[in-house]
Amino acid sequence: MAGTPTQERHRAGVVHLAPYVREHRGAFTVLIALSLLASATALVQPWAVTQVVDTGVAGRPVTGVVLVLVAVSVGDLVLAAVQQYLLQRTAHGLVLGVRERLLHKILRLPVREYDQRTMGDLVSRVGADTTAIHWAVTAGLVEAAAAGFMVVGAVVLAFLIDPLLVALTLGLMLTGIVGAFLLMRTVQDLARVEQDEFAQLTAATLRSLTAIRTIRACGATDRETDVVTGRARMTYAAGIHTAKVAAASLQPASAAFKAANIVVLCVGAFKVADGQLTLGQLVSFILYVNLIIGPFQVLVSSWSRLQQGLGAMQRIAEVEALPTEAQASPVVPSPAPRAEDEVLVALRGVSFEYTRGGGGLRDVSFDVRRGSTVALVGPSGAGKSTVLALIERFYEPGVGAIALEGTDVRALSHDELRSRIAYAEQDPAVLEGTLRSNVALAAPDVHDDVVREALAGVNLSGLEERSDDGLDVQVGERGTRLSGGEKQRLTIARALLPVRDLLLLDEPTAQLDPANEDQLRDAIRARDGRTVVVAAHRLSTVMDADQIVVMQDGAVVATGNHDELVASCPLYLSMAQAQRLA
Ligand SMILES: Nc1ncnc2c1ncn2[C@@H]1O[C@H](COP(=O)(O)OP(=O)(O)OP(=O)(O)O)[C@@H](O)[C@H]1O
Repeated sequence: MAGTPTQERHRAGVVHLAPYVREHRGAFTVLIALSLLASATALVQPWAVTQVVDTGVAGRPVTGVVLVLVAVSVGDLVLAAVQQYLLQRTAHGLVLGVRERLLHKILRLPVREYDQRTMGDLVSRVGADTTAIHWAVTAGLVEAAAAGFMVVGAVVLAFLIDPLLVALTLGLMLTGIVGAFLLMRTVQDLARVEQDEFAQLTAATLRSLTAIRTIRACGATDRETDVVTGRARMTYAAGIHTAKVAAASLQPASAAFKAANIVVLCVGAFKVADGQLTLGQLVSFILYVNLIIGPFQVLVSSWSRLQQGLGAMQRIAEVEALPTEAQASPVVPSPAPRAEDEVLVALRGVSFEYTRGGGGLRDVSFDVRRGSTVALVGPSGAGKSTVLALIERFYEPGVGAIALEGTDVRALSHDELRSRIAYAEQDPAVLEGTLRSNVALAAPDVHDDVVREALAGVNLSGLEERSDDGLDVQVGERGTRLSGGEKQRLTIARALLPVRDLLLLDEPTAQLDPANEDQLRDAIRARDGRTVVVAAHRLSTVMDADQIVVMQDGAVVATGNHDELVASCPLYLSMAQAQRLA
């Protein structure tokens, strides 16, 4: 039978959490056993107190019983410490498993998926949601089990002392418990809203921080602060709302427990006066009632922790359920490659749409001959970067095909394809870390001399010499310690370092000064068997390319060399004239 959306979500959460719990079933079994033992030692204590009181009242020596009581209490403390450590270790281990799987997936999603999500949303799943799972496992599962044992044990032992008094107490408590659980359902829904608000707050903070200089320069700091603090206030409001309902939901149980305590005291006192109970029995009965109340409060908060954890697990499971890039676009069998050896890359009738009715490509066809330099030119938004993205298989064409050496690229795995291509994207991507790790990203084991050679090739040797750290110099988050042109040259050095058949360069010289542009023109030309496809606005960079593909609105409008295009393609001629090259 289908439940409410919340029930469905929690059921999904249980289904996804179960395998992780099973992975640690040994530790959980030990923890449950320790909980049983801890409950037993706690439950023995009221019994021992009865003995002390009744023996003392009767005027007999109490030393033996007191010693037992002390031993049991010390054992209880040691057990609690061992249990806490094991519990935390197991919970951290379980969360590590969840994080590893999640991160493995998050870094392997199809590129399209990142276009549709905010980074903050993904980050909050790794951070806040996995933390909620930690709480669900510690407070929600194990502490709840321990509390459950304690409640059951205390009820049974109190029953042995006075069944009627227990029935009375439990009757009162159950009324409060039912009330509390009914209100807790609302708390669960509100907790999910709170988690979503928190994710939005993370996303808003990341959004502002990643563009902090622009925000300052635009005088938008106050407005951005308002947006982010607005999100913080919404998270606060959601938290307060949850807190109100949660606080109210605990009160029926609390009132019922207080009433139960008073009833036990009054009725118990009468029974002692009447001789139906000894004073020791009344004392231990009261202790048992408190061993029901304390753990029961733990059970109520465990329940809400568990629900929050299940909600978080479900958010994590949503990402885990997404296919990886390899699953979303698997390798498909392809006929034997054509024997056109001289063509390295061939695009045949390629059409592609980012989103329905959005930008993309329309029926694009051209060949890239082995060892040649092919330039993609055209106005902004013409589709140049999209062509490179499709060759890299960041996206799949809707219609048509792209072939590498006559083999449809879909017949190669992403790894296989990319191991043959070097790619420098349009926005120079510099990763936080050292100069060496950035340049050698595609070939981490190369000798430092190779890294130095690559840096020299793009006129960046100065960076290494600038500090005592040499190649270990830190470049800052997203390369903030480098200039725009340095970042760009660094990404070119990274693309030139590994030996690859095909080099894809997106606007490689957009941020370079003329001297550097001149120097790099030679470095990024096809040579030594390397083939280059380069997207560029600046025609000076690509004028001497073997073939120039002119694009507009996602389609190829002309192909040829510079002189042919100046003579035959009005769009190219106007671009060349605008740049004083014709
Ligand atoms: N990730 C994306 N999601 C949706 N639309 C996109 C995406 N990337 C690009 N587009 C759209 O696709 C079209 C082609 O973009 P592309 O980046 O290929 O152009 P370009 O020729 O490289 O432009 P530029 O010279 O400005 O870099 C544009 O209309 C752009 O708005």
